[in-house]
Amino acid sequence: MISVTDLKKSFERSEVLSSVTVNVNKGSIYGLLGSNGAGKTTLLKIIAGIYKQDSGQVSYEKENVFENVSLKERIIFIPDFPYFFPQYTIKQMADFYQSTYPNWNNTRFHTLHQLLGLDLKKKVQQLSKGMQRQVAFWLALSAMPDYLILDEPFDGLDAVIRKKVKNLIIQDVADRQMTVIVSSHNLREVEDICDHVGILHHGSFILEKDLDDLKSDIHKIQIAFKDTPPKELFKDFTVLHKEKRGSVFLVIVKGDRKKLDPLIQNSQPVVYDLLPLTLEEIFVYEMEGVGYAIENILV
Ligand SMILES: Nc1ncnc2c1ncn2[C@@H]1O[C@H](COP(=O)(O)OP(=O)(O)OP(=O)(O)O)[C@@H](O)[C@H]1O
Repeated sequence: MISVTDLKKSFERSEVLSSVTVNVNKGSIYGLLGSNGAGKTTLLKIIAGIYKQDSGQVSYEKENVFENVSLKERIIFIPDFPYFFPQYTIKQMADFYQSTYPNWNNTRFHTLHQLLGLDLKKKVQQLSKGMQRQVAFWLALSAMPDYLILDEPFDGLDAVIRKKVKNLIIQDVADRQMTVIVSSHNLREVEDICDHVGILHHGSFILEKDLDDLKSDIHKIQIAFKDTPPKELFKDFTVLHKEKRGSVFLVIVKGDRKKLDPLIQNSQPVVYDLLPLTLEEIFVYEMEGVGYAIENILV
């Protein structure tokens, strides 16, 4: 487990992270969401042991990460702009990774070579942005890390490669309990692979939940009545959003579906639909519910 406790970080006296606490379970894929400038990259760099926090703790199974070389051999961080040594070919970069990461797996490296089809003799910095990102994943996944930390990882990858990379990550999580933290502005991407999500805003979490819990706890209802709608039908539920479209009401409520269904049936609606919500909708309504202007938070 990666445990972050009461983490604080300021740059030039401006506080970027204020009391961040979060746990990421072993073998889990955690989606870190948030506004521009919320502090996601800073948090990821502290978790990866690149920046040092001003106060608070980051521990991997109770080991501190900062300046911990043996632990860092099991962690790979892919930044939003992956870095490669100038003039190095893919092969030279691979040799460097092999000498740095003791779990390096040559068979995996060659299998991924077949899959991606990039020329080992090419200088990495002369490749396109998307190809450089492919190389970053190729090297990272061949290093067989126990912890993979990704900052906006899928930007610039085409749909086919993106799917391949996601499958490889999911496979490593399933096969050898790799732990992944991924920051992204793309909720659909996060919804595909993450089992837990958190939204960071102005340096602290405003929401942190298991994705399944989040989905089973929130309902989108379309409902219409022959006569006047019953008063206070949803009084035992948290109503996050309510609007009227002609004679049909659209209501987003939080609460237990088993209690919700009979309640609505008893009110004898002429129209009643319970619709699934996407992660994007859930966040929009959750944020609306706590008074945040979601359009400014999720980009
Ligand atoms: N090295 C640094 N020196 C000074 N300020 C910094 C540094 N790194 C980040 N910041 C500031 O910290 C704040 C958070 O930046 P950070 O990159 O962590 O946000 P982010 O959530 O990743 O944003 P985005 O979604 O735009 O990438 C910003 O105000 C940024 O200007």
